[in-house]
Amino acid sequence: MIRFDNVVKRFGDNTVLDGFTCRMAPGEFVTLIGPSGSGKTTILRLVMTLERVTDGLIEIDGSPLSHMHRGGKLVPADEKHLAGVRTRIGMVFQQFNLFPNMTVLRNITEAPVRVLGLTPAEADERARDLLDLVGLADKADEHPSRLSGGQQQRVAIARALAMRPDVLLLDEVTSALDPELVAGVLGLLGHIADTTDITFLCVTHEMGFARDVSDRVLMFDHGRVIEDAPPERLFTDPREERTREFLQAVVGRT
Ligand SMILES: Nc1ncnc2c1ncn2[C@@H]1O[C@H](COP(=O)(O)OP(=O)(O)OP(=O)(O)O)[C@@H](O)[C@H]1O
Repeated sequence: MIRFDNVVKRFGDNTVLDGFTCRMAPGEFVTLIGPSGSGKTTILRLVMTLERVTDGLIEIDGSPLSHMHRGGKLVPADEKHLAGVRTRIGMVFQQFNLFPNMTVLRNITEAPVRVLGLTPAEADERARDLLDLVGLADKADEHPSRLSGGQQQRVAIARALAMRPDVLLLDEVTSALDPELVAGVLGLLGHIADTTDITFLCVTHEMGFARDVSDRVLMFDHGRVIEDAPPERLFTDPREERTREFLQAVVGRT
């Protein structure tokens, strides 16, 4: 369970998030939509602890992300605490960010060995199972540059899953892909979402994907959630004029 409690984020006098409150259950797939600059990526960066909240609290399973308990008080978290928190959160980016000098297999085993302390044999077994899942069992010994964008993104997904995260953040995961590769990556993510207890938090401009895969869609505008609804409702019967305008601009529907 992720809990956002009245989260405020300011950069200087720019209030990017203005009191974001939300609970996301295990296994839930939540997609954030909204105009450019409305604060969606900032939420992912806060969960990833790359940014700190200005005010409010984010918790995963009752443990605060950017703060920790010390001497009966809640104080800002130190690097050690943040490093522990980050092991529970996976992220897949627009740019795949694979290590170019490592094989596909090593890309996937590196963090489980280094961070979780798995033996190389355990990590290899986990990685090979994941390569099966993402349809790249035959690419284990290749280097990323030999793979297509879609294949690289599948490796990035396998690498994130290898850490067995509680939360998986997806930031425009198909933006850098050729159009014919998009459906395969999105289909894979939909399958993983359906078959695991991971909480997905997704920022996308792919409204078709948001509609097919999400349990909930949150519409952001100026740092606030103006609608929070299942996709079948939000995309067909938006309650807010601003949502209607946004969807018309993005997909020409409603
Ligand atoms: N590190 C930063 N320093 C200053 N301002 C920032 C920083 N990061 C984000 N912002 C500002 O926060 C606002 C929200 O940015 P954010 O990236 O969260 O929007 P977004 O909804 O994800 O937009 P997009 O759809 O274009 O990715 C923008 O005005 C942006 O300029």
